[in-house]
Amino acid sequence: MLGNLGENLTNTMKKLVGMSVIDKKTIKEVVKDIQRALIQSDVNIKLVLDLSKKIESRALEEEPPKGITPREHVITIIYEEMVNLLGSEAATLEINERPYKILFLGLQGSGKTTTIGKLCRYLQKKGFNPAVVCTDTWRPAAYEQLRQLTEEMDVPLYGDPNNKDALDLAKKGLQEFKNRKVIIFDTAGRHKEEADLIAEMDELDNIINPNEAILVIDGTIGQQAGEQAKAFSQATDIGSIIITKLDGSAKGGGAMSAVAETGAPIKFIGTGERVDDFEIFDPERFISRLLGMGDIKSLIEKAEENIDEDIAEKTMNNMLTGKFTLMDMKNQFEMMNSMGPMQQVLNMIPGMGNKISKEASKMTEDKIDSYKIMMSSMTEEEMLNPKIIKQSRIQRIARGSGVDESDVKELLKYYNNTKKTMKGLGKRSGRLGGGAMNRMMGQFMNR
Ligand SMILES: Nc1nc2c(ncn2[C@@H]2O[C@H](COP(=O)(O)OP(=O)(O)OP(=O)(O)O)[C@@H](O)[C@H]2O)c(=O)[nH]1
Repeated sequence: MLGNLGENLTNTMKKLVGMSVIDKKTIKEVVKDIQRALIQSDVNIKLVLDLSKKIESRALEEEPPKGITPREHVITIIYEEMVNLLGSEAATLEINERPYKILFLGLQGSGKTTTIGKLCRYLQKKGFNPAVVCTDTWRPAAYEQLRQLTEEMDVPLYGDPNNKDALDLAKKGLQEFKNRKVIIFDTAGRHKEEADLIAEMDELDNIINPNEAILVIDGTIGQQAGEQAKAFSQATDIGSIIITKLDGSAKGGGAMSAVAETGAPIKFIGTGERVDDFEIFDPERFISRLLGMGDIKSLIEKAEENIDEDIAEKTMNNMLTGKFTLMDMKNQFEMMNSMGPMQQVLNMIPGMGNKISKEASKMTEDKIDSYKIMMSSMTEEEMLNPKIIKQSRIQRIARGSGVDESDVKELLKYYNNTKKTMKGLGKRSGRLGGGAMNRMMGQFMNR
């Protein structure tokens, strides 16, 4: 897809993931790589410079939200800005009238006929049975090409290779298929004069009164696609675009960004010669794929998940100053749920030593769940002041949560060990100085 643009961008992202530090120098390096890849793909230089400036300034100035690491943050920024380059929102084809009339336009060789076949297949899968009308009287083989294509797919076709009057064909086709849900009109891509072609399109437009006009643009023409899209979108406000031949063409990135810049909605893309090589165009999904980051959306969701910052910070402070309660531990477990296994999180903290690691290694997700159940059988007073939990309370908690007393004792032991280690860590970190402490906390919280 898009020649080696995808490969270059994916490699850049891999490089970013592998970098040991994320600082000004590394961010600049990544931005340079992205620039190079986009320029090679014929993306307009001004767009590339704007994009790099935005990525760079956001990456250097914005604080990563809680819950994501600085590295993930840079990845998210690159993703968001790249999506913006392509127009962010996915534009969809909405069949909201019957018959829904679609006028297909495009220069000769743009892939118009092939794309009509692809759209028919797409609509069939959606349960709309489209019909096609051939008004291309200019290219003798056009009707025959459509006939073969539609026959294979069981799509009704109206056309007459002996009739040279496009307007008459459109009228008759309209009559023939007036009860259909969707009618697609294929038009000529060439004429003696460009002016003649435009005049014919105008007249066809009057007769058909389409619900939507779709311009098919060959993606291999790169940035030039912008001019076509601009002229088209100025002529009609019901226009949308399909960009074809994005498989293998290095210039496709240029075509897509140039079209997006005009504001004309790109609804589908063609990615090969076969009838199924056709996709709804969704900038978010497209960019995720281009960057080789399948789960970028979940990464962003993770950043948006509202890990309550106040609770997180209070818990951390309590941990480090020895005020750590069972309530804090419960909060910590809740937070860790969204951060991955406990040991992994604890291993991130420098100087944790073997003691806690040994404890932590015994902590499985199941164990955390059972601890949470036991803690839910405790009173608030017990949670905030665990010292008061003596034998009779242990019995009650065990009964209430359906576990053995030894399990409750194990939980308390775990709590006491964690508290002790955390307190020691807090003292040591005092000597490390504020900066190191903050970094460590950042690492811990943002893991
Ligand atoms: N690789 C690739 N080839 C495509 C794609 N779409 C169309 N083509 C090829 O492009 C060529 C032109 O496609 P047509 O559908 O005949 O083009 P057209 O715009 O209808 O041409 P006219 O009928 O002459 O106006 C054919 O060889 C198609 O197979 C695509 O997405 N990828």
